[in-house]
Formats: sequence, C-alpha cells, structure tokens
Amino acid sequence: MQKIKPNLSGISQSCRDAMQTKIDGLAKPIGGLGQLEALAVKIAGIEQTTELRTEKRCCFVFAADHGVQRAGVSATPRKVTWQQAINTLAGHTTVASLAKANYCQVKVIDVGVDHDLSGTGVIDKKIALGTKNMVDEPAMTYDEALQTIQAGYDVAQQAIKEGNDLLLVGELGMGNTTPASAIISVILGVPAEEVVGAGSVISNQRLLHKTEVVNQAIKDWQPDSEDPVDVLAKVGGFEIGAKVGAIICAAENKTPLILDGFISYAAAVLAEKMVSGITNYLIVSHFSREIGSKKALDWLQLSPLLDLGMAVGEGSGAVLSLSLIDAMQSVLHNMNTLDDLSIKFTK
Ligand SMILES: O=C(O)c1ccc[n+]([C@@H]2O[C@H](COP(=O)([O-])O)[C@@H](O)[C@H]2O)c1
Ligand SMILES: Cc1cc2nc[nH]c2cc1C
Repeated sequence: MQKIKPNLSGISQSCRDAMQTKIDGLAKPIGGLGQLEALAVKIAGIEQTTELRTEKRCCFVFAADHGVQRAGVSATPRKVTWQQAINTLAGHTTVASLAKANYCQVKVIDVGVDHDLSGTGVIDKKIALGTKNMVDEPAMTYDEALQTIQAGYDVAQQAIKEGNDLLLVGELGMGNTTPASAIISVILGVPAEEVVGAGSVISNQRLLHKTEVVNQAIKDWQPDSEDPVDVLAKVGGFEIGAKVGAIICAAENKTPLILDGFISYAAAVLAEKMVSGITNYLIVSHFSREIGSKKALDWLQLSPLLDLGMAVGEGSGAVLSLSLIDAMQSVLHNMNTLDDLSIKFTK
C-alpha cells in the first residue's frame, strides 16, 4: 500500500429509506424494534440493497505479540497468543465456540506471533516475531505499519472474493490493551489515565504502571496524531494495523464489517482518522468492559449493539452479535405486514 486512499462509493440513502419503509410496514408498533431496525437500515445503506446479504460471514482473528507485554502491563503470559491461535482453529476458544453457534467461519491470521505457527492452519502474514517494546523504542517501523495494514487488507479482499457478505474482526495479542489505549489517547487527545484499563484483569499497582508506560511511550516517541500510520508505528500493534486494513477493504467493497471490543475501537479510530466517514461502514457488536470504551465510541459516534460486560476480545462479541442480524432477517422474512391485517394507525 503506497498511499492509503480508499475509494468509497458511499452509503445509499435511498436503500436506507426503503428498508425503513419496509420495516415500518410490518405488523408491530412503529420503531418497536429499536436498534435492530437501525441495524438493518445501516446494512441496507452499506450494501446498497434492501435484500440484506448476511448469510456468508467470516471472522478474522488477527494474532500478534507485543514487545510491551514484557514490561509487565498484562496479567497473561505471552504464550497464550500462540496457544489460543491454535485452539481457535481446533474450535475450543470463546470466539470459536460462539462462531459455531452463529454459523460463522473463523480464520486465524498470524501477523506477528512470537512462535512458529507453520503447518497449523494459521494463515501466515507474519511481519515480525512481535513488536518492539515501546518502553525502549517505537513498536515498529513506518514501513512495517504499512505492511500490516496491507496484510489485513489482503486477507479481507480474499474473503470478499470467496463470497462473504459480512466481515468481522477479532484479535489475539497478549498485552494489546496497552497499544490500543495509547492509540486512543493520542488520536482523541485524552490523558492516558482516562483510557488505560484493566485489560485481562490486573492489580491497581500494575494498572498504575501500565498507565505510566503509555504516558512515557507517548512522551518519548511523540506520535503525530495527524498521521495515523505514525501512531500505529510508534505505539501500536501488528494486529491493530491488520484490522485497519480489513476495515478499509470492507468499506471499499460495500461490505459491512463488525467490530469487536476495545482493540477494534482503536483500529476504527485509526481508520476514521485516515478516511473520514469510514465509521458509516462499521457496526459495533458490544460495549467492552475497558474503561476507555465510552470515550472511544463517543468519538467514533458508534453505538454498540450489546452491553454484557464482555472483555474477551478474539472476535467473541462480534460473532455473538450475528444472532441479532439473523433475528432481523427472520423478522423481515416471516412477519405479517400492517396491510396484510388491514391495520391503520390513528395517532
Ligand atoms: O476486546 C476487549 O475489549 C478486550 C478487553 C480486554 C482484553 N482483551 C483480550 O485480552 C488480551 C489483551 O489483554 P491484556 O491485559 O493482555 O492487554 C488480548 O488478547 C485481547 O484480545 C480484549
Ligand atoms: C486464556 C485467555 C484467552 C484470551 N483470549 C484473549 N485474551 C485472552 C486472555 C486469556 C488469559
């Protein structure tokens, strides 16, 4: 990717209106399905059709390790990244089990895992054996940041070529709530204290240290908040960059993309900074338990579909939210219309 200049064809207002009219004609109170209606309308606008295409779906689990994980910012051992990458393909992780329940294919993509995953079925797009430790040096080079965005873009393009109607993005990367917080802090211009959270659960003492690590890295490397690639390079992660690429490719191809939790919000923040309005192509599955979630989602102007206190990542919330899309498909295919029943409202 030389220059990130996506060619977005826009959201169809006429398809949005037609979908809302279709829903308003169903035998129920106007607006009675609330956010589910907004969801169907959004998908219609992105896909530019009122025949919602949602049957074939694919969740990407972008996996990578983080130098900063060695700085004591996470409760979880580093090896969990590669272990869960393999376990996902075996069907035994949170995302894999929820994907099974929601008829979703899962692809695991190695964009920087600190382990040899060859021969496991994990897709190899490895940039390096993890990022550098942002305590000591920038997480990656500018060129690596572009490479990881390209990797995510290519994976998404392949999935769209394979006929997928919906794309979902999850991740595995022990320590990655630290770069996600750093990105959100820099782009939103809010203090690290307001966005650094407990990740996969740490003590208050470790939380203070994690916040200090983010503050110090931002101070030392001075990421340019007007250049999202620079922010990704200095305080980001490979799987976050890959998500950015997938988001751009999905939007270019009029394919709705479902974000997962906090790490996806960071990717969306970078993508929106690169391409203003790209959030119109995004759906947020759930409200992550991370403390920075509200700030990030307010900035993105996106509302999550679910609020269940989830904080697993992997794509678990994204695949779970497919049940709401399937519910809406059932509504559209099975319900009587007001006309069928000769119902007229008198306000
Ligand atoms: O999606 C979220 O909101 C989320 C919140 C907390 C943790 N995670 C997952 O847990 C890992 C990062 O947590 P941590 O504490 O190691 O930074 C990483 O693999 C994420 O997928 C994910
Ligand atoms: C087991 C385990 C699985 C995970 N998946 C995402 N983050 C995780 C953290 C842990 C600890």
